[in-house]
Amino acid sequence: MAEQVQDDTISRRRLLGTAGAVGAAGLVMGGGAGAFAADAVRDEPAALSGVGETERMFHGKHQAGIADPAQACGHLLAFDLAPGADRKAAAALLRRWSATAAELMAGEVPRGDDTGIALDAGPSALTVTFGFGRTFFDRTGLAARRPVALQPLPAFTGDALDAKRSDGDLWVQIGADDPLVAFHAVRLLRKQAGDAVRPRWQMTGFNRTPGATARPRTGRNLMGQIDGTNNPKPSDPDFAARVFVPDDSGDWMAGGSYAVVRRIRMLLDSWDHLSLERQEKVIGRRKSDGAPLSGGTETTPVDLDKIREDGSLAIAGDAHIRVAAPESNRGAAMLRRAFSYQDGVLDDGAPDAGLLFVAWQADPRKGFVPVQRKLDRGDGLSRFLRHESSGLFAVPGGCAPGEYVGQRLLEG
Ligand SMILES: C=CC1=C(C)c2cc3[nH]c(cc4nc(cc5[nH]c(cc1n2)c(C)c5CCC(=O)O)C(CCC(=O)O)=C4C)c(C)c3C=C
Ligand SMILES: [Fe+2]
Repeated sequence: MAEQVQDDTISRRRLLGTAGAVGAAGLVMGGGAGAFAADAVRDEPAALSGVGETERMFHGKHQAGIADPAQACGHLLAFDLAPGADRKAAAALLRRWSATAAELMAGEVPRGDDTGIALDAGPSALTVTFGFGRTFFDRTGLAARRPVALQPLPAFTGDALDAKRSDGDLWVQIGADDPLVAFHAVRLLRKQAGDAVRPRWQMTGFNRTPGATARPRTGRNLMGQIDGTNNPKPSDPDFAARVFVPDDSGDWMAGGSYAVVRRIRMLLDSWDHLSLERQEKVIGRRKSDGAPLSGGTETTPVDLDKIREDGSLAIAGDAHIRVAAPESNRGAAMLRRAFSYQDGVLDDGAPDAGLLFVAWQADPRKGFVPVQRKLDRGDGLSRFLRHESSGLFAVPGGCAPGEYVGQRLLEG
């Protein structure tokens, strides 16, 4: 029985595994959740897939939810500190949130949680990632420790930003391969926030479910394109330098990263009117398999200099992959880890759908900003996009057991 109880928490999967668990579950969880457990314990059929089993580590050098694959469900939440909530209140909140995130990511039921929302699911690759917006530093008296890289993003000509759905003092990214596991994390973190913060905005997105394709492959966005092919890979020698703040930076952001968040609506009706050939020209890759128009397969390096027999560039001058490529931006690069979204239809009947674009980099002034400047001027895809909200967040490094995310800033 003792193995069911760990630090006042219960593994959801172990709870299901043996009838003997019921007693312990009832003891620790109290009446409501105990009843759930009793109902749930029965002969366990063979699992249909291993999706629920995947566990991401909360503790470590970097926060989870950056270098690991984007999950099937994502929630992006921003909060503002409540009037009167100071640095001490923020530290207490980050401590509570970190402890709960660690338990949830391990597939455990935090003490006192009788919601039952994710009771019979495994960790399902849940990640919870915390970040600080510019305004956090003013509200907590920490303006002197605000990183220079956190300066406001410049305005771009294609922006149509909604201030109410942009920025925020605190940002939380939650991802999981199961929607109930993801919602459970949203629910508990919101409850634990108490009156220390006020919700500012929340966006919900999705990606393809793991196992939906016959073999693992790069996902597609709502324009139907294979998206993510030329992302930096954790195995690349320069991956860490591009994505994470270096250890020798010596400040509280060492091991951290900067997240640029853009809600980008796709003008899908206009896009769908383009012929397949035009759509492929706009991106520079084939729609069916993501192969570059310079030849080869999805993973063949792009040849931006390739000239076709008729003398034209194989990858057009305004093709998205040419304009966005590091070669066109003095090496500027970022890790794109996005979720698609769809929120019904707008007043004019157009789909309110697109990409919750999240770009990770060691310094946004050497990643998102120069690339978006270039795209803003000369990208064939931008005619079909509207950037509707924006945020830039300093995402600290990970923490060790017993510590909390942001401790080096809040107690340093
Ligand atoms: C500022 C950066 C970028 C924004 C904003 C952006 C929006 C955006 N992109 C797609 C679709 C695709 N993008 C692809 C590649 C690609 N995109 C960026 C940057 C931004 N995209 C980069 C750096 C790259 C890689 C370029 C390269 O080095 O080859 C692709 C091709 C496949 C891939 O490599 O991922 C697609 C498709 C959409 C739909 C979109 C906004 C909604
Ligand atoms: Fe792109």
